[in-house]
Amino acid sequence: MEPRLPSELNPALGRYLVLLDKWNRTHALTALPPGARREELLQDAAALLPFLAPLPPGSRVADLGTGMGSPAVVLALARPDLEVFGVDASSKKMAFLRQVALELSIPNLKPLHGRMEDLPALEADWGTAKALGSLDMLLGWWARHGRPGSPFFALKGPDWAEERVPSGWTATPHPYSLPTRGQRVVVALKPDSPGA
Ligand SMILES: C[S@@+](CC[C@H](N)C(=O)[O-])C[C@H]1O[C@@H](n2cnc3c(N)ncnc32)[C@H](O)[C@@H]1O
Repeated sequence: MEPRLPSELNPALGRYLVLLDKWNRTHALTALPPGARREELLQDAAALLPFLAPLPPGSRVADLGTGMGSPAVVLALARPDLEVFGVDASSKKMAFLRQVALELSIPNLKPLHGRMEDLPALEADWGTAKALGSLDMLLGWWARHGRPGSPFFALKGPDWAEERVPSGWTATPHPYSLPTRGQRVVVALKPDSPGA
């Protein structure tokens, strides 16, 4: 199954890609060729949308190591009732993401510049990360920034199965594919005890 971006997001996502192209010429944000950006940065993020469905309005989402806002931008546009933090240590990527939130009028997208290990706890209800690190690293950061008992959703390639799942967590893989960029998986991570 390929993830599908809701069609009503197309105008905003088109403007996102134009802005990324413009910034990339002077700030070298990404080496991804322009033709691959929609699929890799935006369509891929849509694989997470079904997992956001149970979250009540007002919940706080954290995208750790968001880079240019993947997956945070798609999550914030699809669920304007949620507060979506995109966290990254790169000041130029966070400057770009602030401009995205401003120019595309996405008030619930909150770019946050800093290192995960230094920032105050976000107390988020739901977490995600793409292309950031091992499950061990991700859940280490999540112990700081997630509320006790909150789930984490890692966007990974098929080789995730070679990783060790940290004790106290159950990992459930949800495989999907992208049109040209191959097999991917959402690894849904839930703590074994709700207060963990
Ligand atoms: C490979 S990029 C992935 C970006 C985005 N998630 C994507 O898939 O396009 C990893 C990002 O994590 C950020 N990062 C790495 N370690 C970090 C840390 N300790 N705290 C905050 N950001 C970090 C980097 O600055 C970089 O933008």
